[in-house]
Amino acid sequence: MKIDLSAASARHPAARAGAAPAIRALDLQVAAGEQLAIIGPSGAGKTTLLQLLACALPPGAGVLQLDGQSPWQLPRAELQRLRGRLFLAPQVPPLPPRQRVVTSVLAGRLPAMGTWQSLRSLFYPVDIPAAFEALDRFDLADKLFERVDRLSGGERQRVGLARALLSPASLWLIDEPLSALDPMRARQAMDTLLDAARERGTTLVTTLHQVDVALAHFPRIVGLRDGALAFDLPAAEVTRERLAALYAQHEHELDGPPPVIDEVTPASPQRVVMHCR
Ligand SMILES: Nc1ncnc2c1ncn2[C@@H]1O[C@H](COP(=O)(O)OP(=O)(O)OP(=O)(O)O)[C@@H](O)[C@H]1O
Repeated sequence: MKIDLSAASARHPAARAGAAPAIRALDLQVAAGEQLAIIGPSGAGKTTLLQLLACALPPGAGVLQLDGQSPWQLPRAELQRLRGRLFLAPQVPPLPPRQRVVTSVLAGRLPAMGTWQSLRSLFYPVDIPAAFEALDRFDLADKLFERVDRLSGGERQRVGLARALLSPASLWLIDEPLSALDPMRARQAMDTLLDAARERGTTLVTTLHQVDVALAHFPRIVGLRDGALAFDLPAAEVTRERLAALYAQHEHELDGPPPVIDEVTPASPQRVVMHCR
């Protein structure tokens, strides 16, 4: 899917009256099948930008076009159809705790199903081999019939990503997919997402705190600061100086947050590390 954002501004729905928009006069053009990472300090507007692209939030000003259509001018039914072609993976996937992993993963297909088929699939998983294959790509095939609330945070995050592989979407919007993964799993998960998007010709827009992962995996990097575009460059042209300017006064975020330990219930008390951002 092609994205065309011109002079777009957006405000978080819960922002107080008079607060500055989270996205300000942003221009962004993305070709169908392109892969790009959005980086920037905390509060830069990365999540808000994804919500804008996912048609979860209308632009307060400016224009958003997806495949040449202005979503917010479409009749309701057509807007819903368009939303079915978008897959937004939030940082913490909304997985019902008592659900089986297989059902959670197959929920990625819901936009392509009718009402009756969707309801049925909640009780009788319809394509178990497809769920197995998607989970296997994230090294989670052994969790196929596990309950979601028995997974670790990192496993849940990977189940949320496996959903994308089942979705009929032509635009994947993935918010901070690596926050609960250790560095090895993070690299694996990123490779899997990028390969799967490439195989399908799906456009992939990902926000990332791990600048090193973004630079190593993505051909194009968008730097966002205070809701505005700081740069939009090929990864090879993102210099130390540009990163230093992007993260000025937020230097501690440049190394990315330390990984959360990817364990289920620990057998003994673990050291708790708190990060303030
Ligand atoms: N729940 C909220 N209520 C009110 N305003 C919010 C809320 N969430 C975000 N905002 C506003 O939107 C701005 C951008 O937030 P956003 O979550 O898009 O940034 P971000 O770059 O994704 O941050 P992070 O890296 O910390 O997730 C914030 O600085 C804040 O002003």
